[in-house]
Amino acid sequence: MSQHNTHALPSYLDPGHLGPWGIYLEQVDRVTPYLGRQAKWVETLKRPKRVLIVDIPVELDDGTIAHFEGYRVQHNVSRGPGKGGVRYHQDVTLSEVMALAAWMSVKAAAVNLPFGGAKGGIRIDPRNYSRAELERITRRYTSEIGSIIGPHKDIPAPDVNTNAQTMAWMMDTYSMNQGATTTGVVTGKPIALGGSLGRVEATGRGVFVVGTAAAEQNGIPVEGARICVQGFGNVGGTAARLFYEAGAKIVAVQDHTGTVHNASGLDVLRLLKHVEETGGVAGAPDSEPLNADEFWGLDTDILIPAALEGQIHEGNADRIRARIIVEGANGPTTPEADDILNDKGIFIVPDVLANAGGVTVSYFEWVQDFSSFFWTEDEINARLERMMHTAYSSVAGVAAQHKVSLRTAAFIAACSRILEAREVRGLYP
Ligand SMILES: NC(=O)C1=CN([C@@H]2O[C@H](COP(=O)(O)OP(=O)(O)OC[C@H]3O[C@@H](n4cnc5c(N)ncnc54)[C@H](OP(=O)(O)O)[C@@H]3O)[C@@H](O)[C@H]2O)C=CC1
Ligand SMILES: O=C(O)CCC(=O)C(=O)O
Repeated sequence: MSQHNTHALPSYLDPGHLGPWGIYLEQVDRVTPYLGRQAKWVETLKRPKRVLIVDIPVELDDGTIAHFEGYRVQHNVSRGPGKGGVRYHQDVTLSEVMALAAWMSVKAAAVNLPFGGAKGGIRIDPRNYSRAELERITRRYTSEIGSIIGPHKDIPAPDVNTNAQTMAWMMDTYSMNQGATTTGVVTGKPIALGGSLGRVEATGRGVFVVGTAAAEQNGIPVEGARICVQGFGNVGGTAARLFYEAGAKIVAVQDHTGTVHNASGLDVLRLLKHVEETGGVAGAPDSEPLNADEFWGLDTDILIPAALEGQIHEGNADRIRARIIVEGANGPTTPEADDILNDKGIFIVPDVLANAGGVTVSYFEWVQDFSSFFWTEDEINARLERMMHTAYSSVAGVAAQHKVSLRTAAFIAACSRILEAREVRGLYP
């Protein structure tokens, strides 16, 4: 390693500052020995390209002024513009947004989309604010990050607690500031604004497609398979419904309001309605409540974490009895837990592959916006399925070649693509 790389890291890049960014750095370290001569560029992956922290001052409905902290991080743009969602959550930190941006770089490259990785967030509990307040916060945030986003620079999308309406406000604000309607600046928009059919369900559908492929590879018929799902929002709710419709039994679901269980299988359509009406899974029809920790010890065929990072850790990994884990969430498994699960022989489909369906249909949306020519939902779902199958087979091929887990294989494939692009682009303007 060159002596220049031994300079002290900026504090926010220090692996000693644990948190999601530390987890990502450890994942990169684990894959570096497999990168061959491209390992010389690996430091590129350990530093985000651009980090923007913004203050968002907003007048609340009662006339007081509140300030929120917002972020937009572009981790890597070697293969194309930055791409990644915007999260509204009270626990959002810079470390988290940096890790989420980096996982976007890896994800886009693992599926071979022409994007780099980016992510954004606002440290806010959106449940405490009115729709009008959220609109003002979103518009101010968009203006503040407006100089670094754009259809050829960085394209936001929905993530936790953001949705098509959030994207509509972002698109409108960006367009007003540009003086031209610019639909391609965000994806996950409403259909009336150039959104793509199939985007809302795309991440959950991708989880279902690769989860089904993993089940087949492990000799588990989806029909009758027992499935536990943590997080019952966009990703977890859709994945649960698709597995349910394919004949699987969703035996337990957990969100913030509680954990519900039925060994014969929950009625997922009624559960979705219950969540819509009550705001959470607690008290779902035909279910018994479990305490939150019991969820992790349930005997199940497939476990789908679809909430937040770090949910599977040293403290609960040993109790997990699933045969397959399909990571709908970003970063749900810590590296320590990953080792425990691998030692137990549990087959893991990693986040950067399992939840890539969302960004894949975002790519379709971006392409449709540029050509102003829109595809049918069947075409979109068929293309999504094809791309997810291709990515799954190619990562499984790398795993077999190197005798490594799917996570390591996905990182090998993705980091090699990113660093090859970095190398051939050269360094100087
Ligand atoms: N939306 C997308 O297209 C994509 C999302 N992802 C990832 O998928 C995950 C879920 O995102 P998404 O479904 O969009 O988000 P949503 O906001 O739609 O849903 C999040 C779900 O997780 C639950 N949850 C949050 N924290 C906890 C917790 N500590 N314990 C149990 N449940 C919890 C929420 O429950 P409650 O409402 O009770 O808080 C809610 O059911 C995130 O990691 C996200 O980054 C990845 C790729 C694309
Ligand atoms: O659709 C996108 O562009 C990004 C979705 C996202 O944030 C993710 O995959 O984690």
